[in-house]
Amino acid sequence: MPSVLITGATSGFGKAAAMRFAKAGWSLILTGRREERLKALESELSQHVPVLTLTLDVRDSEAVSKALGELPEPFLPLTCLINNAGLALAPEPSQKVDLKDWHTMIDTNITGLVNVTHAALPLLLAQGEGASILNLGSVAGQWPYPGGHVYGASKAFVQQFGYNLRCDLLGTGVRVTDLAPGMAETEFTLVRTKGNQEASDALYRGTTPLQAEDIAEQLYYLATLPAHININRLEIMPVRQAWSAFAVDRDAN
Ligand SMILES: NC(=O)C1=CN([C@@H]2O[C@H](COP(=O)(O)OP(=O)(O)OC[C@H]3O[C@@H](n4cnc5c(N)ncnc54)[C@H](OP(=O)(O)O)[C@@H]3O)[C@@H](O)[C@H]2O)C=CC1
Ligand SMILES: O=CCS(=O)(=O)O
Repeated sequence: MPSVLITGATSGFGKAAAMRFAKAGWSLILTGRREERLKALESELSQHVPVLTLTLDVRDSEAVSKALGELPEPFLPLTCLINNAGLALAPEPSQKVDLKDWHTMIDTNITGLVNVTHAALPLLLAQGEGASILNLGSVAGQWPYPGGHVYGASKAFVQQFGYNLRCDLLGTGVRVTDLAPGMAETEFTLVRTKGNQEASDALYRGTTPLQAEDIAEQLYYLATLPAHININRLEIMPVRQAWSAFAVDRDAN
């Protein structure tokens, strides 16, 4: 039975991915900081597939390597790692940002992803052919926008780290993909605005954002491609989202 480790399974893409992979009969290793949400998922999905929940902060490298170093036999070898845990903070311009918010994004989106990848690599290498690392990047890693600052830069790291990993993993059979969504309706904006439900609702109102299930479907597709195919980067936007014109600073007249 194939197994998938999903970071950030308590919400959004991670939770939807847990549902999608469970539907296909995969064993699940689900992580996140909110234990009660993990337990709720476990009690629902363990009726169908083996589920292991790990209450983990991806920023804690020791806890990550201990937990992944002690995975029980039925979940090994690991077929797929979904590096999904992440967040954006501080939608305001750089010059107004609290430095702590930048550090939190770096510690989670970069250091956390690296912690989990390092600990999971031996488990994926034990699987070899057909194994995958699916990293949640973002359109923000490729395209700049006001207020994107460290969030976008952290997702550019995710892309380049994935490409470099591919070079090192050549010959092992382990695949690496940067899955880069655009606007998707999850708890992402609620987190970014530190709990401003109105701002979150306003962002998604009157348009048709991606849904978590859309991304879960792509994750499942990537994880089940024939073993000789590696999609390096998959960027997905809602049809109702596109780029904007360059901004120009003009003299007042
Ligand atoms: N929604 C969007 O528009 C887009 C999102 N993304 C990316 O997709 C990923 C998932 O986001 P999305 O589902 O939208 O957002 P959600 O806020 O709905 O989910 C984020 C998940 O990350 C987990 N998480 C956050 N910080 C940590 C941490 N320190 N340790 C462990 N888990 C953590 C949360 O779990 P818990 O709080 O329980 O720890 C939660 O399960 C992120 O990497 C995000 O950057 C990319 C492009 C678009
Ligand atoms: O990664 C999230 C999508 S966006 O807010 O940067 O467009």
